This record gives sequence, structure tokens and C-alpha cells, in this order.
Amino acid sequence: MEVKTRAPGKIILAGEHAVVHGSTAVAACIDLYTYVSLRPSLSENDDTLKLHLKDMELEFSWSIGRIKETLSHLGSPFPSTPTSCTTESVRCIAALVEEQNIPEAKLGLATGVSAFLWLYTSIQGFKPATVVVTSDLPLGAGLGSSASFCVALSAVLLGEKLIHGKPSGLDNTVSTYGNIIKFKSGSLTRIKSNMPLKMLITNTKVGRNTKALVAGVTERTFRHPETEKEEKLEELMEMNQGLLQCMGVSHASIETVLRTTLKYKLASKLTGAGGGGCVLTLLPTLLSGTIVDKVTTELESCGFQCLIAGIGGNGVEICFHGSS
Ligand SMILES: Nc1ncnc2c1ncn2[C@@H]1O[C@H](COP(=O)(O)OP(=O)(O)OP(=O)(O)O)[C@@H](O)[C@H]1O
Ligand SMILES: C[C@@](O)(CCO)CC(=O)[O-]
Repeated sequence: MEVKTRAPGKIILAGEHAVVHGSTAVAACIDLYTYVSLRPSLSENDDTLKLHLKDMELEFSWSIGRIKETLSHLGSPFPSTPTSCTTESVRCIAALVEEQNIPEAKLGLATGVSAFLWLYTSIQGFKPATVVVTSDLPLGAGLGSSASFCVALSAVLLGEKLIHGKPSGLDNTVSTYGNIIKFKSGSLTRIKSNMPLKMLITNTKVGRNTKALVAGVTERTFRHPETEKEEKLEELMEMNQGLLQCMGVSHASIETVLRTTLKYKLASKLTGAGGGGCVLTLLPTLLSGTIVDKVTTELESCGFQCLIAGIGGNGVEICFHGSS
């Protein structure tokens, strides 16, 4: 039996950074996904766990014996309630990841591979299988690739037990439930919207450090604790971008995207931590395809990557294929 899942990435419409300090954020899933498939090993001779990151053309494999030898002293692989990963578990998992000699340029993937080993052994134990991952999402660009990777992975591993899962952060919550949500201090409110929304997402390709950007904003909140809300989406996006710029998380590349889209009278804002990453541009329903083509061409000529995404679809989905 092969199990397949997909979980969406996310955009933040308003409230990035503020959500870290207990304010409300409004976030929505996008129709760009991480896909995971799991095929348990049927052959008695195959005693390996394989992870194939298809887009990156990377394959990792561990013998089940090696995984057991490294992790089994840490206790039951099947805790009855979710447990956090102890420092000792992190150390042991890091040893299994290091053995795989991830290429220097792709070292950022080590955290993803570690998360895979932790989730796999916690949920499936020590069983041989092949897991294949592909993704529509740029990594580390503010579209929630890590949350959608973990949600799709958890869903594939948990199968029908997923329904009992309890998500924690904003990105995981959107990836799991989909649609549009209001999120404040760990609790979510679903927003029912019958307005079809489409966004142009421009990836500035400027790498950024979410942790440092979040720390910078924390420092500013002590000086400027109040922000306000308004009504229309375009206006809100412009106001939100203005606020985020005052919070010091814009970037020259983001400003270039804003200037370019403004020429076509389109409202834009950064999404996520800022400092680079992705910028959202609202594509009104009546906007002609010619304008979309023109603005996309102009943005791409600046070296940016453009993606078009529908907003607010389903959260994580799972399907089972008959045994082979
Ligand atoms: N498809 C994938 N395969 C393997 N690892 C992945 C995949 N997607 C995400 N990751 C892991 O998540 C990391 C990126 O997470 P990070 O939180 O920095 O960015 P993001 O989730 O894309 O953006 P943000 O959290 O700001 O919305 C990658 O470096 C990798 O370790
Ligand atoms: C900046 C931030 O709001 C972006 C999340 O993608 C941080 C967070 O919510 O953890």
C-alpha cells in the first residue's frame, strides 16, 4: 500500500511579527504544496529506510539496524502522547544525518532531514520504507515550506490517525486546516470567505534570517506597542506594508517589487519575516491577463521569481493507493 499526502504553503495577509507578541495574524494557505509518498518495504531483503528529495536529486538511506543502534536507547519510539525532541535525541539524530554527507551548498536541508528522522521513528518506529518528497514551494522564502513539509510528512506517517493531530504554530495550523484563519496566541478562528482571491507571489531570492528579524522587531515593540486596523484588503495590504517597513523588516529588493507593481496600480506587501523572501501582490478578479503578464515579465527581468497562487484552499490531504 502506498500512502500519498500533500500539504499547502501559506501567506500571511497581516500580522507577521505582531503574532509573535500575542497579536492577531490573518494567514491563508496557497495552492502550492509539498507532496510526500510513503511505500513500506515489502521485500524481506530490503532493510533500509530511504528518503528521496526528488527536486534536489538527493537520496538518503539508513539501515534499520543502524537507526535502532543509534536511537533505541532513547525509549519507546511510540509515545502515547506527543513528546518534544530532547537534546539527547537531537544529538543522536544529528549523528545519523551527518553520516549522509549532505553537500556543503545544501546543508540547510540537514534540519529537514533531522525532522524527517524524528517524525518517522516517533510515528512508524523502526520499519523499512521509501519516502519521496517533492515541493512546489521555494525553501526558506517565507511561504512556509518547512511547515508544509512537516505537516505532509506527519500526515503520511499517521495515515488515518491524523484527525487527532494537534498543531501548534501559525504555519503548521494553516498548512493543516487550509482556508483563511485568524490566529492569536495559539488559538485559531476560521474565516469564511466567498471572495475568490488570487495573488502574484514574487520571490526576491534574497535569503534572510527569520530569527534575527523576529528579534529586531521584539526590540522595537517595546518602543512602539500599538498598531491599527482598517477595512479594504488593498488598503490593508498597503498599510500593513507601511507598518512592516517601519518595523525595519523591508528590504531594497522588496521596495523594488512594490515600485514595480505600483506602476500597474497593484497593491503589494511583504509576507512572513521580510528582509527579502516573498512579496504578495493582490490580483483583482477583473484584472486583465495582459497586465499580469506585463508585471510578471518586468519583475522577472529584475531577477525575481514569480508564482501565481489561489488563496484559501484545503489543508492537508491524504490518499491511499491499493497494495502492489
Ligand atoms: N521539500 C523539502 N524537503 C526537505 N527539507 C525541506 C523541504 N521544505 C522545507 N524543508 C526544510 O525547511 C527549511 C526551510 O525552513 P524555513 O523555516 O527556514 O523557511 P520556510 O518554511 O520556507 O519559510 P517561513 O518559515 O519563513 O515561512 C529547509 O532548509 C529544509 O531544512
Ligand atoms: C515573522 C513570523 O511572524 C513569520 C512566520 O512565517 C514569525 C512567526 O510567526 O513565528
